Amino acid sequence: MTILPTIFMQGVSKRYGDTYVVRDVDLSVAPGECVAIVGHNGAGKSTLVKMALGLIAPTAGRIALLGEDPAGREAMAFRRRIGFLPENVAFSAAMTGREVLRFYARLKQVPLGVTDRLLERVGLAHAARRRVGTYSKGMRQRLGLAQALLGEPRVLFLDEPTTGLDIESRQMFYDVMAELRAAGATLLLSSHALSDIEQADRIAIMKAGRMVACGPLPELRRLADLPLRIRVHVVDGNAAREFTARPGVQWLDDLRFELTCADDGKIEAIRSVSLLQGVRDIEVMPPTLVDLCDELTREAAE
Ligand SMILES: Nc1ncnc2c1ncn2[C@@H]1O[C@H](COP(=O)(O)OP(=O)(O)OP(=O)(O)O)[C@@H](O)[C@H]1O
Repeated sequence: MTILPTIFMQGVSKRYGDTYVVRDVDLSVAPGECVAIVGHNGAGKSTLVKMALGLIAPTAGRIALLGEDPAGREAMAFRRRIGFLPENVAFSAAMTGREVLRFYARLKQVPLGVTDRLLERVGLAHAARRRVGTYSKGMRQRLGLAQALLGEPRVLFLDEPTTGLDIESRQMFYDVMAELRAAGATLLLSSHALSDIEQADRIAIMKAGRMVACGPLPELRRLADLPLRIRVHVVDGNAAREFTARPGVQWLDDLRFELTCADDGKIEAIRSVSLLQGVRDIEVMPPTLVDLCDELTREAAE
């Protein structure tokens, strides 16, 4: 049996005037899958998400969401199966959290009875009767998530979901995301945060409107084949002078130096520095997400 993708995009482009902001993107996301879209500011991430939601129409290409044209469907039953958490979620400051959620539940034609359970799920039950104007950034974001969860959506779009959140709030987001996926919901998130991206099955890297790579993080790391850095802390800089005179080794300050090596040379490099006198600590630092994006976009441009 073929499983229909929840999100299907083929040759999707968006042009404003003469400028393409999304160009020829193909993307297919299966039920229960989570894909993170990453890329620099202005890469076209939000535009892609808005087209998938049917909020703006593509200039070219084909989009199907839950098997239907998202722009062509006005039916509430279709909209109820979609959840969206925008980047800068804004609610009326004068309303309580409970009132806000009930307001959105009415708009989405979802039974009001579910709202208290959702407030509990996002850890806001204690503040349900407080005005949103008194909420912290994290609390407003939690309320945004509760709003996106109304109607038990089959597909969720999360734009920068955890920006500005503390560790506990982030973890709550990740727990909810894991539950949704276990229940077969599809997640598409746009993010700059590594911890968000690590939740995803695949990462789609965008650059100037094009999707330059898409795959699981370990696969992208292999593809980019970037060196990793080994940072060595010593108690006495002089003891390591001879070793650090070799090419590719760089002192950061009097008591720390760094060397780079290929992933398969890691063990050997660690072994050689651990034999030096006065080594206090060794840190192995894989390429950052920014390094990875830069390298893959550079390779795609060549
Ligand atoms: N209505 C519009 N008219 C003209 N240009 C637009 C319009 N909407 C977006 N753009 C341009 O399209 C490009 C992509 O914007 P988009 O918001 O999709 O980027 P993004 O990757 O989501 O960026 P960020 O990380 O900053 O949110 C930008 O250069 C933006 O200025």
